[in-house]
Amino acid sequence: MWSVLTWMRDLVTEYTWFWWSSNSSDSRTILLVGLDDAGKTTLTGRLTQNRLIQSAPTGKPSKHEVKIGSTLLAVTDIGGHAQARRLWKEYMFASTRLIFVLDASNRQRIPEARHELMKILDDEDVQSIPILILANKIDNVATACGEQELRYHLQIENFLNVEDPRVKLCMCSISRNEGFTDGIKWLINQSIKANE
Ligand SMILES: Nc1nc2c(ncn2[C@@H]2O[C@H](COP(=O)(O)OP(=O)(O)OP(=O)(O)O)[C@@H](O)[C@H]2O)c(=O)[nH]1
Ligand SMILES: [Mg+2]
Repeated sequence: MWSVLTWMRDLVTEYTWFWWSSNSSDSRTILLVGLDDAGKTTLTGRLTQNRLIQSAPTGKPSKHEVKIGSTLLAVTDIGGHAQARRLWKEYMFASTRLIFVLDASNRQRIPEARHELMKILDDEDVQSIPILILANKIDNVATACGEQELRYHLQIENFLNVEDPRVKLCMCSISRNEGFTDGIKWLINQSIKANE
């Protein structure tokens, strides 16, 4: 009985969110992607509760309503481990904006992060979606890449150095609540070619 009720509740929540995100002209549907351990759920905690949360690696994607100023956002936090990455594309279709979070202090994993980022940037199905890249954990000063170094490693100059870019890079520390606010404002203010 309990599992049936849980199933019904999940179904109603899912349907309501999907209806709301696809019908409201004011909706901004943001999907958080990036490798595991990058800081996506930490960002979700900042946006939803304005505090630092600690959580286990994300299993099931979770959706949250966030209000920034007068703008209502639907933010989806999704897992970054290899299996969960298979879901990204499916969720991208229901999103009008993306935040790609990466750990700028984990140099060994930057090629892996670049590989996933490039798959998204080169994906023809999401060509009109603005993407905010949050290079997180710059508070790990001993190992964190600087902005120029990161731009070089990610090889994203072609996306940044254009008139009216759809990609923006911000160096930040989500745990210290620094460096990402301007990027989020930029993302919210991007007009979308489709859906809006
Ligand atoms: N030093 C530092 N650590 C951070 C920062 N942001 C997040 N972390 C830590 O990084 C770890 C992973 O953060 P999560 O937010 O769970 O990472 P995630 O991207 O959601 O990971 P998955 O759910 O596995 O995909 C946690 O221990 C966080 O406290 C930051 O700005 N600086
Ligand atoms: Mg997570």
